[in-house]
Amino acid sequence: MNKGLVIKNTGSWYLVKTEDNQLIECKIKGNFRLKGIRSTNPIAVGDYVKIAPNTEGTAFITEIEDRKNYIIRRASNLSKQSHIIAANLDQCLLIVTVNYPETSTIFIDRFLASAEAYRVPVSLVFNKVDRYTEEEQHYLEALINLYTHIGYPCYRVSALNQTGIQELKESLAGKVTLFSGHSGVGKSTLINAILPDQQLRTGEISEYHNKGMHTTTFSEMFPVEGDGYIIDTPGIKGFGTFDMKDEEVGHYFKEIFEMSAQCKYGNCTHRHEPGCAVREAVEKHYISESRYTSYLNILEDKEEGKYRSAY
Ligand SMILES: Nc1nc2c(ncn2[C@@H]2O[C@H](COP(=O)(O)OP(=O)(O)OP(=O)(O)O)[C@@H](O)[C@H]2O)c(=O)[nH]1
Ligand SMILES: [Zn+2]
Repeated sequence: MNKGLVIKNTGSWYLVKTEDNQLIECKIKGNFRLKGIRSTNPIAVGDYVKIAPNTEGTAFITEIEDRKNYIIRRASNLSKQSHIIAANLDQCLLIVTVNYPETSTIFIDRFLASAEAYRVPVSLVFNKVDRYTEEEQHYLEALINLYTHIGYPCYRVSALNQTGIQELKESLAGKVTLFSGHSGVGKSTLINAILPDQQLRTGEISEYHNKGMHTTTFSEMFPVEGDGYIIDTPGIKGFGTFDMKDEEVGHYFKEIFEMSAQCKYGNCTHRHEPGCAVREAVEKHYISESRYTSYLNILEDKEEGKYRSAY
């Protein structure tokens, strides 16, 4: 019996890196269905497993360790089946561009809120700093100022010119990090700048698109310097689904949550209630207007039933 980490999931087999650094192709033996979740894959990248090697140099996965967290994507809006994209994440890097393409603050805030709900720390990586106009740079600095104050570490990088990469690399050591962000923000370019030369990616992964319930999602972890791993999965808008009461949404906006202690009503949703400390803080510019707008946006979508199906 051997222990290891699942670093690749092709749909039909798994690649497991054992404690003594061997890479072994594995299949599943036994039933690993998670209680309450019908997933298309019982085991995901990032899972710690026990394996029983056989004589052909392959092995069976016989046990899976409890996960500290995992991210899932529903196979389709009609299907109840989910796909587990990755397990045991230590952190997430959200790659953001203020332009080319523009990442909206609503998108950033929704992502941050869902990561809070799943207790996955997020850092924001502002890419393409080489090509911003003066006006765009001012906006960039305002965003960095805002999110740093709320408590999210921010990095300025240019994947193209390879500036700011070293600092980013250091933040990956010893951790499993998920890379996420809109299409075109430069995830592939950035990952290629981070990975050691000999393992440049083939493009096999970025060509994948999730077309619906019959498409299998392939995930892979790439080892980085200092015993860390990075995971690139296309099209993640956030973690899981928001299945929560209106008054809970504010818990996932750090500064709104902090201020809400001073609201008159304990179940204040910070919209029309009298004595709302959050609305007052927005008016006085202690809480950013854009963050409050994102907060309202989630509440509105929740009411229309849109938010759940966003994932
Ligand atoms: N000016 C500039 N261009 C960049 C930078 N990083 C990436 N790009 C360009 O942006 C475009 C998109 O980059 P990708 O790395 O393919 O973006 P991606 O996020 O992986 O996109 P998907 O694969 O669609 O998810 C390419 O033309 C890159 O050359 C940067 O730091 N500065
Ligand atoms: Zn309130």
